[in-house]
Amino acid sequence: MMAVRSCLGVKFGVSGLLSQLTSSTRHHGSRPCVSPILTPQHRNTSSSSTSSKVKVDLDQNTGVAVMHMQSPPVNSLSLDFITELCISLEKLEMDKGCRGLIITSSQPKVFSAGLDILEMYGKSPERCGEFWKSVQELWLKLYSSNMVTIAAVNGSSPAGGCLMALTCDYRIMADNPAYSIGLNETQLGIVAPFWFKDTLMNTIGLRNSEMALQLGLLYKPQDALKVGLVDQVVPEDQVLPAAVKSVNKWLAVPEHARQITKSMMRKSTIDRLTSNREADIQNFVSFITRESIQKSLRGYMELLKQKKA
Ligand SMILES: CCCCCCCCCC/C=C\CC(=O)SCCNC(=O)CCNC(=O)[C@H](O)C(C)(C)COP(=O)(O)OP(=O)(O)OC[C@H]1O[C@@H](n2cnc3c(N)ncnc32)[C@H](O)[C@@H]1OP(=O)(O)O
Repeated sequence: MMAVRSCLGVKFGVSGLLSQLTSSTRHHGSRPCVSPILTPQHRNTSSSSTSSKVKVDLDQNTGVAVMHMQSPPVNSLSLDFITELCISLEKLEMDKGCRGLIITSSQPKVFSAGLDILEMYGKSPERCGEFWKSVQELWLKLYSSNMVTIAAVNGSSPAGGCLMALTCDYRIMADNPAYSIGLNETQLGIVAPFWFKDTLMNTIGLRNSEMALQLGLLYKPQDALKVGLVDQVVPEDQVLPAAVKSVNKWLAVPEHARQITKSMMRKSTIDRLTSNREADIQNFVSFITRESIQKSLRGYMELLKQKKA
């Protein structure tokens, strides 16, 4: 409980000639490249799709989609929200005209509050299993995406929210010391599973991950930058423009080479989960339904409410 309490208070604190030559013949997997030369019929072509919790704006000229998470109040990842995110991601992945994705939040001050605690509290083992399967699915879709993925972190991003950002190729965070990011699970009395740990380690290395995970650190943007948890920190109103600039830089690299390299870098981490999915679900269910863990989660939710009062 003390740990839980402290958690709420804690605020730890290739491009060149080759790519230019290949840019007009690039393919995204089996997708044809979107020509950088604008013809009259290509100009200002964009499409927008909105489900209740996810709004996607795709600019067909650039092949870049911006996914706005809009699940009030804090984009906590419920089963419904995760399902909508997965459906949107699948559509974009299949869309030959989409090569880059920026993920951001429409909610003020929060990128995502992580997994919805209410999905883990007082639920049947079956429901917990279904929920966890959806969390795995979202991670797999994001971490193995062929698209260039940029997290435009325009607010706090604890636990599952941080994991979402970590699955992206590049993270840009708003320079606001009121915001924090990190895998703070231990502070809630829960344990980040191996694939959360692997994703973090792949980003910030073993030593930093040991400290971040055991202490359940939440980093302020400038500290997150120092440790490599985010790649860039920019003024709040520059997060989206900076993400657009970055995505274009990444998209200038020959597509096949970039995709194969990404896949090579991430394959073993992905394989580790795909070959252990069922066991991982069972581990989660038996862990989260323990009386002691339920008690910790209840205490944490109460503290979240008290913080407001
Ligand atoms: C042996 C090994 C086996 C493996 C076992 C696996 C174990 C499980 C692993 C689980 C992995 C990941 C866990 C998570 O992601 S848990 C979620 C962690 N998230 C947090 O700690 C964030 C908590 N929230 C906050 O710190 C703040 O809300 C905020 C995000 C900084 C925003 O602050 P705010 O002041 O703007 O808003 P606030 O008033 O606090 O909240 C508004 C309402 O939203 C509710 N709420 C906040 N976060 C959550 C959440 N994650 N889930 C559900 N609900 C949330 C909050 O209670 C307020 O509600 P209300 O308006 O009072 O009703």
